[in-house]
Amino acid sequence: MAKLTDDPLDPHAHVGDLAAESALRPPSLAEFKGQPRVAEQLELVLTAAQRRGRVPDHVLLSGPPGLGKTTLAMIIANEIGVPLRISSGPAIQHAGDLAAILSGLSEGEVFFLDEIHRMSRPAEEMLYLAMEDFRVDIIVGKGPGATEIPLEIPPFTLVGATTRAGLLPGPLRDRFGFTGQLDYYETDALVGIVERSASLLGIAIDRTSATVIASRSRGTPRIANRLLRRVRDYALVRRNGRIDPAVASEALTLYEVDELGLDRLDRAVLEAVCTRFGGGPVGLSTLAMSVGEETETVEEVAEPFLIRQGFLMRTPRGRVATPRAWQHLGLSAPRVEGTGVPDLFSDTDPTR
Ligand SMILES: Nc1ncnc2c1ncn2[C@@H]1O[C@H](COP(=O)(O)OP(=O)(O)OP(=O)(O)O)[C@@H](O)[C@H]1O
Repeated sequence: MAKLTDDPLDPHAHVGDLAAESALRPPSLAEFKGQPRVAEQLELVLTAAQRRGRVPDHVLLSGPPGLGKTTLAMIIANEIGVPLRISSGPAIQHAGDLAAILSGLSEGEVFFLDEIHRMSRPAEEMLYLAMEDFRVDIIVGKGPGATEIPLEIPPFTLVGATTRAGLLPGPLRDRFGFTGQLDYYETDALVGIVERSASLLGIAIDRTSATVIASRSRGTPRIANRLLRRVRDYALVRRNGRIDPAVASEALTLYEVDELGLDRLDRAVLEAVCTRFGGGPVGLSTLAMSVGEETETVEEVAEPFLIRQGFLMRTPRGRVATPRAWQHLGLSAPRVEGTGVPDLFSDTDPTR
């Protein structure tokens, strides 16, 4: 389940966004643009299962928030024409919670388990058996008199989603027949998504304005859709309702999204590394504390984008700002005496 936050630039779902999000979700693989490799692989898995008359293999979807994992789970259920049951790792703290869900599934149902890496260990062990043998062992009683009663469950397809595939234990990862790794979207694909969403929401937008929004959306459809709505609001309140590239750009500047798509958190992280820790290396927890954010938010939301854009590096000694980061912030990087090379590895944070 997507996290709810109040930050308009957070790629997690925003309070009030959920209804808008579901209206914009593409309903089929053919309409799910921007991840052609995963869409094609998934289509093969689903078609083959249908031809064999079997439930499709369990599917693991991984990638940063807002790239379409929940959407794909819904699409899988739609494509094979079965109901979808949704839950999330943090909601399943006891094996009994999972047993209750699994035993209530109907034959062939898709069970979407978001944030699967945050499930409790006993529930995880129950899931192994359920995935492999479509069976759970219910423990009745306590102590030496406790007995395990095996309970058959109908064949189902588990779709697990995680932002951190690396945190999943090997035995769990191995039980998925297919793993789809979602990656940040190219700007062209996001332009298409912005145009599609605009048309669904009845917003008139030209290609150049859609490109302004898409290129500042950090490669993330959820952010593209949200920025489109903010641009629409700005045009309505400050202009005559018409969106053009200048209006789109003014609106995004107002919402503190810069030309490269960096938002307030991204810039706060880079500024902290450069100005408070001399460019790094600085440990993740120190960095998160210095920008007043959870370690998880910095690691899962800001960092992947900053690393991908070449602003930040992860080194064994901590996070280090690249020359591009200094340049983007309009600062000059410190130089190693006599070499003219930025001193990227001075050890400023011995507490890491
Ligand atoms: N390929 C796509 N085409 C069009 N819209 C998309 C696409 N992928 C995602 N979206 C839109 O982006 C929004 C977020 O997608 P979704 O909720 O599926 O992301 P997620 O990866 O599950 O996020 P989280 O990890 O936070 O749960 C939805 O509104 C959805 O409509």
